[in-house]
Amino acid sequence: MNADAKAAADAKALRHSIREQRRTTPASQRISAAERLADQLLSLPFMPDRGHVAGYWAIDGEIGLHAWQLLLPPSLVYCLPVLHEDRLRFAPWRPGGALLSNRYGIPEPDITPDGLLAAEDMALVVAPLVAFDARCHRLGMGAGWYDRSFAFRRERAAPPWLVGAAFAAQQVDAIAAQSWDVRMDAVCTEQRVFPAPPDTE
Ligand SMILES: Nc1nc2c(c(=O)[nH]1)N(C=O)[C@@H](CNc1ccc(C(=O)N[C@@H](CCC(=O)O)C(=O)O)cc1)CN2
Ligand SMILES: Nc1ncnc2c1ncn2[C@@H]1O[C@H](COP(=O)(O)OP(=O)(O)OP(=O)(O)O)[C@@H](O)[C@H]1O
Repeated sequence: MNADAKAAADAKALRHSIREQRRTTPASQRISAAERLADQLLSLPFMPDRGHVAGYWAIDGEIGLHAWQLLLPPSLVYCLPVLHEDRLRFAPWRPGGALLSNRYGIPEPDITPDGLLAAEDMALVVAPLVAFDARCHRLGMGAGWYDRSFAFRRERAAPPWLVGAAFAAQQVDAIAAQSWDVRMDAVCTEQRVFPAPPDTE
């Protein structure tokens, strides 16, 4: 097996075991973790005070963002990702707003394509992840949606600020960065914030 094939096989095995573990987190723990995560997210030094912020609709045992959404000031518009061609776009969503199920069975706002916002229009994006390391590398579900949609952040400074959200138990020692990986500016768990180290590291 060559090095790339080995890295892909390792990532697949890691995704499988962490997703399984994540799904077994008891409800009581999930509820308090989501509340503590909200406080960590609101404490970020670069938390914007106006504009659009993106979250996600938690699936597959992901840590919830509902507590954070409820605590956002009215000057921030909460958005959800919408799959559009090969990229993510975003649409404002409030509880009660119309939803449709996408190809993965994830609810997304029911909105016509011309109403969708581009990744570049977001002030801050909270990205779901399967595993992360202390240097803010992110391993996602493996379809590359966030990497493709935010590839422009490899050459350009924030905004949008990119923040991974996870249970502390999803931390691993190191994730071998792929050439296309987009590093997060921070990762927040229910326990703490991991700020990204300077670019040179
Ligand atoms: N809550 C949430 N929303 C999200 C993501 C995410 O990771 N979490 N995504 C992050 O990129 C995008 C969707 N990406 C996804 C990629 C794969 C699978 C998935 O469950 N795949 C199945 C098998 C494939 C299939 O059903 O077609 C699997 O792995 O079991 C789900 C979402 C956009 N929205
Ligand atoms: N900037 C890009 N341009 C083209 N293809 C890309 C880009 N970024 C990622 N990809 C493709 O997406 C595939 C999946 O990438 P990766 O395994 O890093 O996904 P992920 O970050 O785990 O998933 P997700 O972002 O969906 O949660 C890669 O094999 C690669 O082919």
